[in-house]
Amino acid sequence: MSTHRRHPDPQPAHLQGSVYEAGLRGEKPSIPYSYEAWEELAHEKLPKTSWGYIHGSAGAGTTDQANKDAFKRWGIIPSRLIPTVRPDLTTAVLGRQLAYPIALAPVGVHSIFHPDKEFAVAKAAEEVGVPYTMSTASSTSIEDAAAANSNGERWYQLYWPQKEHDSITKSILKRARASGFTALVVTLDTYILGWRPCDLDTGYNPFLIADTTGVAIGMSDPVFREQWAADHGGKYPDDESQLKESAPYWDRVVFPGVSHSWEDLKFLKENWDGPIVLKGIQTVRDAKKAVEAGMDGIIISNHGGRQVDGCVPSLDCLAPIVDAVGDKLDVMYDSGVRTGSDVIKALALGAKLVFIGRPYIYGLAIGGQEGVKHVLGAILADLDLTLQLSGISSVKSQDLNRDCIQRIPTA
Ligand SMILES: Cc1cc2nc3c(=O)[nH]c(=O)nc-3n(C[C@H](O)[C@H](O)[C@H](O)COP(=O)(O)O)c2cc1C
Repeated sequence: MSTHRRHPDPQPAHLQGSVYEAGLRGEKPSIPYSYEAWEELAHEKLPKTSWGYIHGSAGAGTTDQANKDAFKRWGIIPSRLIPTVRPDLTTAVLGRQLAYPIALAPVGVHSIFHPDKEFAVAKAAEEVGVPYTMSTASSTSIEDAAAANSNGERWYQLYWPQKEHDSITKSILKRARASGFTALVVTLDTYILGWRPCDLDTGYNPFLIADTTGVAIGMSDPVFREQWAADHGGKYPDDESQLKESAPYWDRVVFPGVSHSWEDLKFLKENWDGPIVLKGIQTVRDAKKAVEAGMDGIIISNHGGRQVDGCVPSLDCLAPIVDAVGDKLDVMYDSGVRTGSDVIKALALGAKLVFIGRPYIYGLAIGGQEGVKHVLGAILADLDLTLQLSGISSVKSQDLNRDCIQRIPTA
């Protein structure tokens, strides 16, 4: 099992003490500590289009709401007189030894949230010591984001072009591997964008913008550039203004409008020599198919409610899937995670790793790299303290499991 060099704090709850000490000196934190305040501040800072893009969801937003409500239906059961010195937050996932049981979910188009874009996020992830998952829809090339992430643990998220573009997919995978991305995360729920009234109302699709906002990986890909040039009279444009043609072209490559099939996973296995994770799994049936296809992990996710409105909350899908396949591959979780106690509940239901989505992007919008670090630090401190106060001595399943939570009856 390999370990990346980084300097994570084994006891992130220290943060609390340092904030109160600073308070005694009359220093108040420059960024607040609650999710609600991050959301509000990001709303104030961002233009209407960027705010709509991150905050918005599919349809009436019922899936997004259901994701968050699902966490409220579980309560942590604290145990007493357990002299836990400090909880052990380390975990092992996909053959990697990790300092914490959280990772950054892949989120595209960082440049619409902060000018430091993926650089800020990749650096913050490395400094805090959590895996950075880079989106195919990034505003930065694979190589540049990898350089910013330096010695960090990094995974690459694929929006998967259709077969006619296999040569482009191969090129992207080769670049990601060469740039030190260890795991491949394949998103299955977004071969076309969902119906998002918040973006429709502003007529805003960041992928169609004539710059590199959501298409930097395509624009920097040699095979894509060759193909584009072949289709458009022999030369890839040096002039950025022509990106108004190549950006939508790339958009159609990565959001082809139709899904791949289970058989197609063979192609990815042949072209990626590390662990492969399927993101967007919601059913036991699909989880079993992932095992049959030889996958190394799955992420139970409904894309934060951004794709299908009226969808089942992801948290409700987690335990049955863990029971069916948890001993055969690594089951991970995202959608609706906002606090340390949300992380605990998802881990208790059997997730091995929990992805943070919107909260860190709010941090990015508020304060760039420092904002992302702040949000991650807060979630980790909350996680650490809440575990300790609940008498749970580690995030490993022998200590943190379904005995630690109970269903709260709904009125
Ligand atoms: C603004 C935004 C952009 C996203 N972009 C991607 C992406 O490029 N690839 C991907 O697999 N998921 C993407 N997601 C989904 C996240 O990876 C994750 O599933 C989701 O944020 C979890 O929901 P939550 O943020 O409400 O917790 C995006 C989510 C948001 C909010």
